[in-house]
Amino acid sequence: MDAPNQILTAAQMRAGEERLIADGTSVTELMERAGRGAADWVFRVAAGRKVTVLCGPGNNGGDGYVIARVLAERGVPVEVVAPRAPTTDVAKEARKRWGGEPVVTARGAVLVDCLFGTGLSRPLSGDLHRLLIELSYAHNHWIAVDLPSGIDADSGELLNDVLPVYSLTLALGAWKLAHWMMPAQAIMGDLRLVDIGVEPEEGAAGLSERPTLFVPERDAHKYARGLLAVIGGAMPGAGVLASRAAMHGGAGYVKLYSDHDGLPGVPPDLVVAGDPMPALATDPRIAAVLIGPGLGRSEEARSVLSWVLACDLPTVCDADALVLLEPEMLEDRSAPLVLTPHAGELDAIGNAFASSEPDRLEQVTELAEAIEGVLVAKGPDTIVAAPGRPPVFMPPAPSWLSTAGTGDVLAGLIASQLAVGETSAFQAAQNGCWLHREAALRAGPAFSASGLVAQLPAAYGAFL
Ligand SMILES: NC(=O)C1=CN([C@@H]2O[C@H](COP(=O)(O)OP(=O)(O)OC[C@H]3O[C@@H](n4cnc5c(N)ncnc54)[C@H](OP(=O)(O)O)[C@@H]3O)[C@@H](O)[C@H]2O)[C@@H](O)CC1
Ligand SMILES: Nc1ncnc2c1ncn2[C@@H]1O[C@H](COP(=O)(O)OP(=O)(O)O)[C@@H](O)[C@H]1O
Ligand SMILES: [K+]
Repeated sequence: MDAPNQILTAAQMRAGEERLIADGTSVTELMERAGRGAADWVFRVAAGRKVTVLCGPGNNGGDGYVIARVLAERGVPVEVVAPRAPTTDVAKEARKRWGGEPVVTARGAVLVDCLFGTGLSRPLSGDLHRLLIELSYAHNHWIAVDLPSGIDADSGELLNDVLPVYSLTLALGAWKLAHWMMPAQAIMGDLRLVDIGVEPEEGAAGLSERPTLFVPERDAHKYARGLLAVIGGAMPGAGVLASRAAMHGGAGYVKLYSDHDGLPGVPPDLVVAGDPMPALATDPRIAAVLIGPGLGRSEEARSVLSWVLACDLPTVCDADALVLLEPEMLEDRSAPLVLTPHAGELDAIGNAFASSEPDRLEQVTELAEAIEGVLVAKGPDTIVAAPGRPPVFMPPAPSWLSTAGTGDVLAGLIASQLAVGETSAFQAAQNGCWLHREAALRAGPAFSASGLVAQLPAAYGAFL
């Protein structure tokens, strides 16, 4: 993972900084780089208006004194509120170089939160919490330096119930997990990275990179682009929706297998067939299978799932398939597998595969190893994990996606990308998520799953 895309734990961040220090960069120099980089952003937001910097006792506070000094040098009116004196040598030095006298409280246009960063170890005490909230009411723009104070850098948990919502968060040196994890992600505002020279860290999680998608070859035909088999079930609408999405997700041919009469909403260009068993067992053109949307949870559904997985084709399992999944069903497989659980389905997989890891990122990583496949843990902070490699976070997508059927659309898109066969299953899963997000951005507010599908051709065009 290249440095601007890596996402570090607080411990990995410290290790990265220590390596820079061992290579000859002083802590003072690192703080100067961090503070100057942050001050550049604050300067632009302030546009000459009054800035208040809230400084804590550690090095995050130290960054704050650098910011205050740099802004003052540039003629910006700035005050510092420092409820705790600096405790580290570098922060003391930064305060000395700033040279001003802190005030007890302040009003202004921009509040710069340098109370705590990666070193926060417990909830904000009553007085600090009150001060932070009070200052947030006394300003109109809120910038968090490195992290909003009051959140856990590694889990994204809010350590205090009520925290300000920021307009901008400036990550220093590298992204921390909390920048991309809920619930912290929701209070970050815009996110910008300040480079201080931190190198790539072995094994670090990362941000998914915007992909370039496949364009059919000049001599392509429908089978060469990938034939996707979608297995219908008890609730036929979900399979139709997933198939409609898949038709715009890259595959050349999507076939829905369903024995329902009068399927709802089938477009004329979607091919529907009956029993999938003969085709899956014998048709070499089938490049991938999607099972789960609308499958149902009956004994019959369980045996269809077991049989489909035993065919050992590249397969996406979603929805009911995730609830029915048992470790034995995966035993003899070697073909790529992608599971797309939401939080409840992730719990079900965790139970089935005896994973009790409480940390979501750890659990997702552990389960990807256990299933020997790709896991797309969906939600406002979607994680994609695969065995033997660091997980990636998808960029936040519109919360309008929280509507019924959008999961079927995502499953169809990932399966379609898997059928195209141009990339790994890990990349196909990310491509599907990118398409899904892009379509949601284009669909505007209050869209339905069908509205999302309608945006897919244009969304695909954004990745060519
Ligand atoms: N290292 C580097 O090279 C660089 C680091 N940089 C910057 O440093 C930041 C990390 O600095 P940091 O480790 O000093 O942690 P920070 O978040 O400032 O606070 C820790 C202090 O707070 C205390 N404390 C904790 N919780 C508390 C609470 N609830 N209420 C009250 N006190 C509490 C804790 O002491 P404790 O009481 O736990 O013993 C400790 O004194 C990082 O986010 C980035 O901004 C950049 O300048 C680039 C170079
Ligand atoms: N608040 C949210 N912000 C961003 N994306 C969301 C949010 N809520 C849901 N999503 C996305 O919408 C989709 C919902 O999937 P799922 O829960 O399986 O829905 P369904 O079963 O109704 O099809 C997932 O891709 C998920 O990541
Ligand atoms: K902060």
